[in-house]
Amino acid sequence: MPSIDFFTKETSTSSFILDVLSSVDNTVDVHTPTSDDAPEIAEALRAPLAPIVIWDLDSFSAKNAELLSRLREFSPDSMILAYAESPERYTEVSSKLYDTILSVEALRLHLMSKISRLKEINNAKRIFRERMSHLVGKSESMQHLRKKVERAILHTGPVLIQGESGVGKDLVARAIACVYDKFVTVNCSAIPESLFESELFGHTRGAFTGAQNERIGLFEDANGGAIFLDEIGDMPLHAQVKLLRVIQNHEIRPIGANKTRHIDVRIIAATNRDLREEIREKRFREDLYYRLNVIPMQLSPLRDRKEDIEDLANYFIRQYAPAGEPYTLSPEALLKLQNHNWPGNIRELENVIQRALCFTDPGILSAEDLQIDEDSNDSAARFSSADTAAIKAFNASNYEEFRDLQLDEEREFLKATIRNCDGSVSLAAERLRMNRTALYNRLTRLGLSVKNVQS
Ligand SMILES: Nc1ncnc2c1ncn2[C@@H]1O[C@H](COP(=O)(O)OP(=O)(O)OP(=O)(O)O)[C@@H](O)[C@H]1O
Repeated sequence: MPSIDFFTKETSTSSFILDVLSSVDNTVDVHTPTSDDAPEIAEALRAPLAPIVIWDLDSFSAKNAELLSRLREFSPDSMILAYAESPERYTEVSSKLYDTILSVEALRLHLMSKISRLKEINNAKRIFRERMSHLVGKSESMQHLRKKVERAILHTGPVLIQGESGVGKDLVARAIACVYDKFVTVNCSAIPESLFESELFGHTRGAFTGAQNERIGLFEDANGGAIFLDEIGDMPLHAQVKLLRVIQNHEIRPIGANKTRHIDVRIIAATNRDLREEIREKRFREDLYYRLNVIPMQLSPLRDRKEDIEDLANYFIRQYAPAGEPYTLSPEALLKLQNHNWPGNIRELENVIQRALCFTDPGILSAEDLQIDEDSNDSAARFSSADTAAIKAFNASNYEEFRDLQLDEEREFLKATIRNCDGSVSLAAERLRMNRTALYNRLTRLGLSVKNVQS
């Protein structure tokens, strides 16, 4: 791979490039080092999110030639343009680095063809930054995770997010999917086994008894966007086989259809199960695991990154304290939070803070104001196995009833949220941290008309 993509010596190049790209805020990093100090230049080189990096090579001194030859290494995914107006520098650089020397006109054509794509990326970056601002935590593992998420949005391969319940898998999936307008969530543990195929891939009219109309599956709903397969470890084996085929061939076949349909969907899967264990127990297909695990993300439990607790707690205080009612944590309260093991992870911390704000007057929160279930370590372990067994038994006997109850609850919750936002679906989507289109899709799927919900 060449060190730089384009190189020019036209004197008007720098101002011209800026002119052409002026409509594309923040997509371009223009680097003009103010000194020829190697560490400063190396620092400036780290621009992982800029799709176009423009380098003024006149500012490089001969002693930085080594750094110059490593431009590509610092910005592997960017298009690197460089210019050097001084004849000596031009000769020196062109003999070593360039791949293509372009005239200004050729450069203009090339850049113009990229502009609309850049606008899309720019918009995605804005949403991405907004979503990343909700991903709180300075611990090493969070910093590492943020970098991985940034890298993952530049690619299209499947992502597999693993981690305990409540660690933020859903939040991470949404951040990765910020480049897409569509984000369809599938909770694999909530779909009855017999309905899996038609939910995911759809069916034709009359495909089976009761199929009175054609139904578009969730994969087709997500076409051109991203699909989030949450709790993928709960997907039945026969659906796993179908999913594998979709990933391999990029096509689906609705039940009853005699033709396949091409789909282009970014797959993001998540689970709190240990998939290797599931593979050993023959509940999860190994081939599917490898297909999904192209970009792996492991989220650490909160007990392993206790240094994030203070920031997270303050973040939830800011989020949930009513306007004009300031709260802060006392040192004892913080210590109490740090001494707990958080089996329910960030969701448990979020609940503790919400509860405290609800039952305490504004001011300094003491340790007593924080009601933490100190037995939750044990009870969580007991709960998870007992709960799984109970759900399994329930699934077998009366799943439909259980699912109807769940859907009713969701309908009421969404209606109330939209009403609390004065009927604005956009605002409700923002509060729910959902994409607006996804919220519309969800309302339609639940049989709710937006007008009825708003009134
Ligand atoms: N790093 C974080 N910063 C701020 N909030 C977070 C962070 N991680 C998680 N949360 C919040 O914690 C709650 C639980 O997170 P989320 O639903 O993403 O977890 P999960 O791993 O998908 O859980 P489950 O496996 O139970 O579905 C959410 O309200 C989420 O917004």
